[in-house]
Amino acid sequence: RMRERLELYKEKVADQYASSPEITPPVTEQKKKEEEEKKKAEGKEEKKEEEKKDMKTQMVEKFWSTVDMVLKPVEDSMDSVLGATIDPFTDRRYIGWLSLVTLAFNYNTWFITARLCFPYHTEDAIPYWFALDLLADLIYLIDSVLFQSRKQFVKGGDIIKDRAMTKKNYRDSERFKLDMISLIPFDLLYFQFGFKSIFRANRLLKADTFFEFSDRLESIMAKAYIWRVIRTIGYLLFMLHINACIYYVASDFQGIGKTKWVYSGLGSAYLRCYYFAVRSLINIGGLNEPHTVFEISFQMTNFFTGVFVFSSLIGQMRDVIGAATAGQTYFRASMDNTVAYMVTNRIPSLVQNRVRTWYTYTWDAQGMLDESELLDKMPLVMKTAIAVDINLATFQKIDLFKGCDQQMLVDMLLRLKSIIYLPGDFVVKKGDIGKEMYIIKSGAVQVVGGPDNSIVFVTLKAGCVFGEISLLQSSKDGGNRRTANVKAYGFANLFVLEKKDLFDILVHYPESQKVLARKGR
Ligand SMILES: Nc1nc2c(ncn2[C@@H]2O[C@@H]3COP(=O)(O)O[C@H]3[C@H]2O)c(=O)[nH]1
Repeated sequence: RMRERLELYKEKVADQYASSPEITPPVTEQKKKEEEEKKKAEGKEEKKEEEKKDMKTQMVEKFWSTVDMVLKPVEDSMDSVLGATIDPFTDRRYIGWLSLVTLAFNYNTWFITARLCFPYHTEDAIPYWFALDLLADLIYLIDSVLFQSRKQFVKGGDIIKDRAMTKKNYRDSERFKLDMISLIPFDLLYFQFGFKSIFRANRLLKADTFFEFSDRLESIMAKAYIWRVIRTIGYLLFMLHINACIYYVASDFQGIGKTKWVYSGLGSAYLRCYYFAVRSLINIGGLNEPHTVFEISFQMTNFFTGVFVFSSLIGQMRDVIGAATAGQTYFRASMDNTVAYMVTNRIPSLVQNRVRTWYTYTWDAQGMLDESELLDKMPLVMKTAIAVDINLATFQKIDLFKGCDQQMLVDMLLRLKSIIYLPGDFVVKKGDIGKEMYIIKSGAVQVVGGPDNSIVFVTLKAGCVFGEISLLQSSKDGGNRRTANVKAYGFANLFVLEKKDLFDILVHYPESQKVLARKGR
């Protein structure tokens, strides 16, 4: 009885604690056991799940190691040709390969759709289709196994060149999934359902490679707009192709040759349908009138597609060509504005002609009016690389700079501005205050004197410096004045270095400053 009472008491106490959760009940032995058992059971479940996961990852790892083992001889054999990994940004062989994959992809996009809609799977043609399909598939497979898996990538700013890592990166990517799906041989269903191109529709998932090819080609081409125009024309032709396919299907649905609007069944089916698509999408008109509801709806959809989609593609083409000729348009606008300004202000025609000649010559010589505008957007290191590449060799040969610090020369290169003088122009006039010095890039100048500047003291050619005397002399006693007249002989393309820039640089190179001052004296 005592035991029964004790049990009752325990239950009561337990209930009380349950109604007030802030107080934790004393844990009874039994409860402890229950909880331990519960934990054990949970632990077992977790362990089971972990084991399952482990099994899964182990299986995946095993699968990939088997695949790697099989592929290793093939991969290694290509090491000598392709290298352990490929730099996709600069390696031209990779871009060449992408062009082949793009060809295979285009074969699939154009012919899967054409074969789906037109009756092209004739007894005679099937072996050829089969051979071409196999070839395209082989290109897809080689791309995944040998090229994509050894493509270097950037992670947190580092270029990863380790083959195991590049392979893993590819296998973890979305592109890999799409590539693998695109390779599934649904074609085997031919045996069951006959030769139908729809089973190859998954090959179209390789579109990423086409876009990658397009981007990479653009980045290496000197005139990228040519490729952009070709690509946009390709899109237009493909839209027409799809439309031709749909028109044939629509004609087949209505009954070929049944009405005036549908394809008549005469001549080459593809050519006739393509012709219909061109007339209909570009809204040229002159087509046979549609009569049935189906025909009218089809024709109207075509007109609308033509107006909205097709015209936007044509607009895109205009943008591409516009961007390609933007420089020329800017040059023309600048010249026209200047001429208009001169006409308004009644500037003598002699000066007007000289300005026109300057514009035309500058454009012809350097393809832009102000080169420095172009370099302004680049980081300093690139500007330096370009400036050094173009002019350092010329600079090192200049007598005035011999014995000067190399880094000082590089600093000077970065401050140079290019300017063109016309034949007979005075670059420097005797007695003027010298504010800049010049280095001849191309053409020649003459140091002249005498009452009518008819005496030529010296002709200076490309690579010579002038205008330095007044710059390097102190202003005491008018030492900063030009000591002679300098005139352009023919068209002279000069680099200008301003006095302020020169002295800003020389502050950091006292030794070079001494050398130059001595030479100036
Ligand atoms: N005075 C003078 N200047 C010359 C001669 N040959 C080249 N020059 C250059 O003509 C420039 C005229 O301007 P500066 O005096 O600044 O610097 C002068 C020299 O760089 C020459 O024989 N006499």
